[in-house]
Amino acid sequence: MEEMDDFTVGRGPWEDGERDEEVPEDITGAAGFESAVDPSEDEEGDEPTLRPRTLEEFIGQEALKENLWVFVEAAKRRGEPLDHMLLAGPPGLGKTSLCRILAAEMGVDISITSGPSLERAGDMAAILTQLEEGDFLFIDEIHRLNRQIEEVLYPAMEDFAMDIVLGQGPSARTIRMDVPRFTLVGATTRTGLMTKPLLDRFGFNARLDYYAPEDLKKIVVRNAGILKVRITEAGAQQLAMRSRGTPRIANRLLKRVRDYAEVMGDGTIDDETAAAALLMQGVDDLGLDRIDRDYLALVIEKFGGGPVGVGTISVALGEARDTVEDVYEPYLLQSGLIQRTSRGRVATRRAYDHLGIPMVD
Ligand SMILES: Nc1ncnc2c1ncn2[C@@H]1O[C@H](COP(=O)(O)OP(=O)(O)OP(=O)(O)O)[C@@H](O)[C@H]1O
Repeated sequence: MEEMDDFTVGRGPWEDGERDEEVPEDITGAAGFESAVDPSEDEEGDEPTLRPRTLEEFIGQEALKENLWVFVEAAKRRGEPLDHMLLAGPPGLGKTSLCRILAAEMGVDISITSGPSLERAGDMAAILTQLEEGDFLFIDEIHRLNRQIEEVLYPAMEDFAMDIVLGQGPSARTIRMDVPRFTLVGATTRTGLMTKPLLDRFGFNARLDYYAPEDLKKIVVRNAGILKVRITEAGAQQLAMRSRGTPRIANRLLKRVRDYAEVMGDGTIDDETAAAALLMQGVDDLGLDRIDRDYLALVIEKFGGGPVGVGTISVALGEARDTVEDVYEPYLLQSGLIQRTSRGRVATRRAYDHLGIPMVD
């Protein structure tokens, strides 16, 4: 048999475990919340998860959920795998959770990998050949796939086939191999960095937006129930307002505020404990943290309010440019604190007001 030099077989850079799991401490007796915490799957020890398991538990994003429900129902009725799907939006809004929910709805397994961890065509081939009919392949940060991997994906997505080059040099030849009919679920924070041929191969494009405070409040209340923390309406409202429209941040703040309430109070999260704990965490009333404020102060104080290039800002902040663009800027933009112009970033009047710096016109 000829050697498949170009191939690494095995699990290599992919994983099918849980990433970045949210782990509550104690759910015993959390009446009414048991359905959310099926401990059979992604438990760590005895600790279950805050991750929603069904579309009903997935709060907010109503229009998208409705579309997804139709999309899934139609595929189920036809007895076909789900079409390839792209989930776009800032980090922590629920892309991974949605993917898991849809895989569960379809009754299929899911393999998780990420764009930067796939280096060679063989990495992709190894993953594709291990999928079962209908399985989901979740590729996080799909905009960071290299060209070689993309080339393998095109026929796999379109024709459920893979072109394999056997041997090298003049004796090399290509054979076409079938791959199971699978569903590719791509997640990206930057659709703009994806190539058109890849984008065109997705049958369903979903955009997740920052959550409205009412939805975040529901998420906080639900998760406080799972964590068995007492929380008042006003306490939940404070957390919701300061979580930058992001459920993952809401979860993290909830846990920190819980710590504070347990140590400094009677364990109940109310308006006051939430405000005091968040202040201690450096989270202000707009949900900005220290780095957000450093960003704004930098643009205003060092660069006269801008325009200034994102590369310069990243260096000055000591943060990776990708992180600045993917994590910090989307919320600053959405909050109307900065504007993106062709010449760079500009701080708005709201940013000056927020930092209490007079704006000289
Ligand atoms: N709609 C939602 N309802 C309830 N909880 C949610 C929702 N979306 C996200 N969460 C919570 O936020 C956490 C983070 O979500 P998830 O990991 O799915 O985000 P993500 O968009 O995939 O982020 P990343 O792209 O950074 O991996 C989940 O574990 C869950 O607890």
